[in-house]
Amino acid sequence: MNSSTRNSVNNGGDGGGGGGVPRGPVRRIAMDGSWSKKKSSQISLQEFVFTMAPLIDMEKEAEISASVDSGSSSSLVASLKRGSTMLNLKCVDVQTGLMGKTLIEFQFNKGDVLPAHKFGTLDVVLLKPNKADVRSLPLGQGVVYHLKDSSITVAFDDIPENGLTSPLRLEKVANEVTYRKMKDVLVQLSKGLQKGPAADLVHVLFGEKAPTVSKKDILFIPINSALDHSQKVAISKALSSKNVFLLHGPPGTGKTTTVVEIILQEIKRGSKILACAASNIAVDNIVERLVRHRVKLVRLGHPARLLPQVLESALDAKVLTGDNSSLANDIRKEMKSLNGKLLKTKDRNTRRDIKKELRTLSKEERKRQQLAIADVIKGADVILTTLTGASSKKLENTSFDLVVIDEAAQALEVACWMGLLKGSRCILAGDHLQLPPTIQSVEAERKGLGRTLFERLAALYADDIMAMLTVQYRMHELIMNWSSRELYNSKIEAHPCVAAHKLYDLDNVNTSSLTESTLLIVDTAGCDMEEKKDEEDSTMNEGEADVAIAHARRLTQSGVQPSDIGIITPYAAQVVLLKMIRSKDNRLKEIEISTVDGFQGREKEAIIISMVRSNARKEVGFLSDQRRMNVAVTRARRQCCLICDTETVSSDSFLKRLIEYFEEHGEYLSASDYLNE
Ligand SMILES: Nc1ncnc2c1ncn2[C@@H]1O[C@H](COP(=O)(O)OP(=O)(O)OP(=O)(O)O)[C@@H](O)[C@H]1O
Repeated sequence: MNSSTRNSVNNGGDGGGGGGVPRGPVRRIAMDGSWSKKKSSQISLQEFVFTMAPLIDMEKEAEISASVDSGSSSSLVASLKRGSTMLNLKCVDVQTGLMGKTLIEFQFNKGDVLPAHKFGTLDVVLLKPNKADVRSLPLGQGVVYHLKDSSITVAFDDIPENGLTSPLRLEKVANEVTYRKMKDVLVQLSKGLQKGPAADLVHVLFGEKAPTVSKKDILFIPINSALDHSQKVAISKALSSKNVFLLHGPPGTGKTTTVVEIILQEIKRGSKILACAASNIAVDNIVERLVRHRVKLVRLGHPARLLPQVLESALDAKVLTGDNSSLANDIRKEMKSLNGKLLKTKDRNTRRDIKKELRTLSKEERKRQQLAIADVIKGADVILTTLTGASSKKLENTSFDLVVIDEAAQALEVACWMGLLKGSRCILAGDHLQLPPTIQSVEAERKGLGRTLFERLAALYADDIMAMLTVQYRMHELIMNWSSRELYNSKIEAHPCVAAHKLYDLDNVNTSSLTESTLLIVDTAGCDMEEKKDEEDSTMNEGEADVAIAHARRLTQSGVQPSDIGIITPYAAQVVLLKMIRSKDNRLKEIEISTVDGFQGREKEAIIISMVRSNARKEVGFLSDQRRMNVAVTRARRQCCLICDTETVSSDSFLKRLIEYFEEHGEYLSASDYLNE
């Protein structure tokens, strides 16, 4: 967990304007005041470039020093603390899988659960002997393929030949390519963009020109017949926008459903679309939903990083079926036979002729390959890729009528520009009242690197260019109401299909006071359940962890499926502790345990939140970030159980209101009710 994401959110009152975000929406309270709302949202292009360039360097440095690349043994210790290195691993399985890659599974030598870490699927990692010098060459480099509580599986291009039998360590590699690409985008922006598809858009996004919309209302025939009123209004506004539109999607309101409909409607109008998101998963999610509509699309990205269900849409797969590709294939066959001849021939003249022909063929093969790629890109209505992928050479000469960025409130603004420079119009979808991108460098964070374009434009233009989705399809209305009141000016309503749903409505779940409760607060005050620090300085609370597992066990005893339960907590050390306690009971192994940040975008029927902080000083740390608690509570569909020391957390006024809300609308229990279970 990264303490640098400790931001405050100030929810101003709504000055009216239906369907939009609260007026004066999110203000970062910067220590030096350098990012007041006005200044940061009205930043000029030049200011933006000059501010961001050093911040990107700072962030890159922070990431490099978080990995062990810097080469000193103290950096190894620091890296362990930050969870970027995992020591004491053993190889438990080797398999060939995914397009010839070798999948190696590792487990922890010293326990059933992996130690606290910040590895995620798709991270690039180095494999080294446990005690190897920090500068030593790795046994192999791979990509994290699969993560479980008890093991991590890495995809390697080649099997490391030796050393797999001794204790091993994995190190996360800093992703320098992304930083280089972000710097390149800043250079492009700093040159001024008189030409290029985004020449006009840039002025609008930096507040130099007002955004425009089509004069006539755009009517459309929905392809998805289930769209609700707020979704239809948002789609109509998006279609009317001539340069920029913000789709504000609070939790569970069908943001991706709406994005997909916008893309389908734009295809009908003949637009060529670039659809991006910061993460591969978010991009694949859109691909999956568009494929059902037989859209002409192509997914750019390394096949090892794509979900299996979207591999058929991958550029590599599509290129293989084109005419130019089969020509390239024929050429390769011819080259192979010429190479055979070359080996057998001694005559100098013949050899010279063959080599000349091989050179010509090789040039032709490359050209055909490039043409094959260009054919696929030209023939597609929608190209989907991550923001980093949007700056790929393959798209160098392609421009788009529309650039769509999903999860835009979780992407760095600089990263968004990699996609934005390719189109004349853009639609950004997201929710700036949930967690922003994680920034490693505290200083870069403080100076505004994490301020997203979505947030900046929401402050700059507010309701003029945005629409908020207002019907949610996830939560019981009691769970939703707290978040709606605190952050969305009470504008969200629960769809009747979820408004009153209870745990006991699920198959095989008993009806009892436990499964009837929607909101529950379990108070640890006075129960001797103080927080502690682990070796890496992350906070944890053993008493709370026991209570959380005991509550989860009671739910499963009432018939709730373990896979329908999630336990989330702001602190990484608490995640490890919870997993260790859970590993003692095999029946609970399907329960998901995660940090709040890691669970953004997900949901479970029952969510248990362990807030951890319990101290005489009444310190609450980054619990006070409204966005983190907003994400935590809104992951729950039918029951949300809050475990906390009410005396400590009530010292923060926002959290005090949360506690009061749970006490007023839910069940109150003391943690002592769970002791000795
Ligand atoms: N108009 C609708 N009618 C019925 N169900 C809907 C409608 N719109 C969305 N949903 C359902 O709501 C759920 C969430 O939708 P979707 O994944 O599009 O939301 P999201 O806003 O992207 O999610 P998140 O909150 O995770 O960002 C899905 O199960 C989807 O089928």
